[in-house]
Amino acid sequence: MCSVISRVKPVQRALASTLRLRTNADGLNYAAAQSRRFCPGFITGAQPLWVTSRSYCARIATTDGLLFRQLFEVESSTYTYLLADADTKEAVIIDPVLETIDRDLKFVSELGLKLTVAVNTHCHADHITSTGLMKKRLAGLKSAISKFSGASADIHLKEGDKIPFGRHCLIVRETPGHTDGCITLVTGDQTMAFTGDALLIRGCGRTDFQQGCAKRLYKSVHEKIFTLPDECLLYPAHDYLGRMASSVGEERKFNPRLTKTMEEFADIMNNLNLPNPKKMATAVPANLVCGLQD
Ligand SMILES: N[C@@H](CCC(=O)N[C@@H](CSS)C(=O)NCC(=O)O)C(=O)O
Repeated sequence: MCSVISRVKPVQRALASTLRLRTNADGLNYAAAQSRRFCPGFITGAQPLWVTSRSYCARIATTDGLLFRQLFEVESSTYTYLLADADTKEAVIIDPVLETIDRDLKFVSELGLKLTVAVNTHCHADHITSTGLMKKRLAGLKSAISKFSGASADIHLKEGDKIPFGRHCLIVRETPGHTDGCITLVTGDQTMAFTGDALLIRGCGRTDFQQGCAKRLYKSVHEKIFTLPDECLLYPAHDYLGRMASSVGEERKFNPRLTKTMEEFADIMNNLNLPNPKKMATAVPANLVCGLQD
């Protein structure tokens, strides 16, 4: 389905024949999954969340051959995303957080995944990435970040690059404005996009530090995200109100900042007056070298 970028090594495909999953329900009983959709996303307690009508979560469960997990880190309200080819088990993790490295690696191990790439959507200011430490704990794992981030990594990404995992891939769209090196990762079929801090649900990343520029962000969102199909589901790096996903059509219509003119948007962004993230002084230097190393 997607071509392979030369900088990522081909992954062992021998697992494919022995480790096949029922793709429609990620291992759940198929009939049950059809009648009562299981939401594999953010779970606040021990009980899984069941949804009765077709929703964002239901859409996830019906994506052909794609295993998807939306994970949450409570202190920084960060979403980490795990995507894998249900047949080959090749997997990619987006924006993993240091505090939740054990949880994330347990998922990888329990689901029998072969994690090949850990990608950060940008150099985060509010938490330390677990990418560096994850590389030490998983042989063959490669880190990836935008070439414009200023951060070290095995793979430096640019517009149009593809991160393959089995029959699936993520395609890089550069969406600077919150930082210089912000990227949005879009699935090959354009049904899902991981927007980092460029576009949040009914909001967007702040533009008052780390090379932030409101007009640049406005242009990025309008040209690189709002040009995706209306049905494309959007998954941000954060949400502070418990929301999990949105869609392009929804944000084009209801985002209170991005529906304004560029001048109005810049005025809003330049007057947010938010306090700096609590961990900023330690997070940024650490993330420039792929997070903590030991
Ligand atoms: N309170 C948090 C930081 C909250 C914050 O500033 N979030 C950023 C994304 S992480 S750099 C942001 O862009 N927010 C935009 C908004 O409108 O809220 C902490 O102390 O860590």
